[in-house]
Amino acid sequence: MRHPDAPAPGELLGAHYGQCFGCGGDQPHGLHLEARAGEGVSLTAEFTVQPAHQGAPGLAHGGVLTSALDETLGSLNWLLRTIAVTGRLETDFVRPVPVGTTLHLEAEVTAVAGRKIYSTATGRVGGPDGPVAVRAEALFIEVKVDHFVDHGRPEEIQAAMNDPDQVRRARAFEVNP
Ligand SMILES: CCCCCCCC/C=C\CCCCCCCC(=O)SCCNC(=O)CCNC(=O)[C@H](O)C(C)(C)COP(=O)(O)OP(=O)(O)OC[C@H]1O[C@@H](n2cnc3c(N)ncnc32)[C@H](O)[C@@H]1OP(=O)(O)O
Repeated sequence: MRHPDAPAPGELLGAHYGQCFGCGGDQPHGLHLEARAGEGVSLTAEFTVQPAHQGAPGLAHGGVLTSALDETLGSLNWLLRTIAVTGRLETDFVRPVPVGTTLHLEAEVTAVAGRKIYSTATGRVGGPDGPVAVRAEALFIEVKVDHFVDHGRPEEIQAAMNDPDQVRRARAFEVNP
C-alpha cells in the first residue's frame, strides 16, 4: 500500500496547499499542523491549541479538534500518493483539551478497497505516549485533480494553476501507477 516514492519515515510532509486551513503555512487563520511520515502507511503530527480555537472558556472547540484529525488523516495521502477527500469522519471526544495544549496525533490507513481508504487517528495530550483525548475513524474517497478544478472557486483554482509549486505538488499525486 505504501507508495515506493512515499517520503521516508521521519520526513516532514509539508503542506499540500499553502492556504489550507489545516496545514497551510500561508493561512493566518489555520491550525499549522505539521505531519511527519511514519513506518508503513502511518504518520504523526502535532497541533497546539490556540486561544482562537476555544469553544468553552479555556477549552478547545470540538470542531477544531475534528479539523486537526481530518487534516492528519488527509495527510496519509502523501504516503499513498493518492488524492482523496473525506467522505465520512467520526470523532470520539474522550477528554477536554485546554488552550495551550499540544495534541500529539497519529494516523494510519487500515484498509483500501477500490477508491475507498479507511483510516484511524488518535490525539494524545502530555506527550506522544500520554492519554488519548480524541480519536477518529474515517473513510476517504480517491478523486482526480479534476475534482478541485471542477468544484473549486475559479479565482483560487486559477491562482493554484499559476503556482508552479502547487502544480508540482498536484502532479506528484497523479503519477500513481
Ligand atoms: C492544479 C490545481 C489543483 C490543485 C490540487 C491540489 C492538490 C490537493 C492534494 C490533496 C488534497 C487533499 C485535501 C485534504 C483536505 C483535508 C480533507 C478534507 O477535509 S476534504 C473536504 C471534505 N470532503 C469533501 O468535500 C467531499 C465531498 N464529497 C464528494 O465530493 C463526493 O461525495 C465524493 C467524491 C466523496 C464521492 O463521490 P463520487 O461520486 O466520486 O463516488 P461515490 O460513488 O458516491 O462513492 C464511492 C464509494 O464511496 C462510498 N461513500 C462515499 N461517501 C460515503 C460516506 N459518506 N459514507 C460511506 N460510504 C461512502 C460509496 O458508497 C461508494 O462505495 P462503493 O464503491 O459503491 O462500495
